[in-house]
Amino acid sequence: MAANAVPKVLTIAGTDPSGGAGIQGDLKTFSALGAYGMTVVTALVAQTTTGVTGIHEVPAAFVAQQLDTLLTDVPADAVKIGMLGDADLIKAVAAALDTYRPPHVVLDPVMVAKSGDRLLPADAVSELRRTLLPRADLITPNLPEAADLLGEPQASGLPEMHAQAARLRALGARQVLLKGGHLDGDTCVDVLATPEGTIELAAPRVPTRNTHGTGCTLSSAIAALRPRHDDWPSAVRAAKDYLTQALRAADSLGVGHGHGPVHHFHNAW
Ligand SMILES: Nc1ncnc2c1ncn2[C@@H]1O[C@H](COP(=O)(O)OP(=O)(O)O)[C@@H](O)[C@H]1O
Ligand SMILES: Cc1ncc(COP(=O)(O)O)c(N)n1
Repeated sequence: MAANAVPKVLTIAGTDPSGGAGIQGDLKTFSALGAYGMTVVTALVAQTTTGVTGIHEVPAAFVAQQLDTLLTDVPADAVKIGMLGDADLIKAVAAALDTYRPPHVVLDPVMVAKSGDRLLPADAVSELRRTLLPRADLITPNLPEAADLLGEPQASGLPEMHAQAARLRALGARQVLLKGGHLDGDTCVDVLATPEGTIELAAPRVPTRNTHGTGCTLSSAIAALRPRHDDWPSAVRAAKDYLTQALRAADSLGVGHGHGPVHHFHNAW
C-alpha cells in the first residue's frame, strides 16, 4: 500500500443498535482513524448498554455471499473479525480468507458481551480454535476468552499472561495480544507475543464504568492502523493509546443506563 493511500478496512461482525460495540463501533473507529470502513454482517443483535435480548443470525451461505460480492470488487488492506455466532459462520469466514488472502487479519475471539450475555455458543469454541486461529495474523482475547481457548483457568497476573500468550501462539495464531483489562490495578497491561519476542503494553486505567465496546474498538483500531505501521507492536501501541483516549471521553457521552460506550471524537471540525 502506498504510504499516502487510505487503507480499506473490513469488519466481519455482529451489530449493536446502541452504537458502541460490534459493526457500529468498528466503523466509528475506522473513520476516526482515517481508514475507509467496509462491513460484512454476521448477526443482528438486539442489545444495548444493559444487555442482549436476542440474536438473529445471518445464514453462513449469505455471509459467504457478502464476502464474495465485496472482495471481488474491493480488496481489503486489513480485516477485523468479531462476533461469529456458530461453527458454520466460522467455516464460511475461513474459506473466504483462504480465497482472498487479505493482509493483516485481526481476530477478536468474541465470546461474551460486557453484560455477561454469550455471543458464541460454548460448542463453537473448538471450531474457532481449530479453524480460525491458524488463519489469524493477530488474535486479541481478553482473559476469559484466552482461558476458554486454552481450556485452562483464567490468568491472575502477568507471569501467567505471558505463559498463556505463548501457548496461544502454539495453537497457530502468529501474534497474540492478551488483554489484561479484567485484572485490578491502576494500569491496564496487555501482553503482545510475536515471533520476535513478547512485550508488555501498559496504559493508565481510566476510572469509568463506560467500557462497552473497548475490545471491539481496540481490535478495529489495530486493523485500521496496521497498514500504515511497520510492525504489529507499533500499530498495537498506537491503537491502545487511541482506546485510552476514547475511554477518557466516554463519561461525557451519557448513553444508556448500563455500561455506556467509549467515545470517538474528531477535533478537526
Ligand atoms: N478502564 C480502563 N482504562 C484503560 N484501559 C482499559 C480499561 N478497561 C480496559 N482497558 C483496555 O481495553 C482493552 C480491552 O479490555 P479488556 O477488558 O481486557 O477486553 P474486553 O473489552 O474484550 O473484555 C485492553 O487494552 C485493556 O487493557
Ligand atoms: C456484536 C457484538 N460484538 C462484540 C461485542 C463485545 O463487546 P465488547 O467490546 O464490549 O467486549 C458486543 N457486545 N456485540
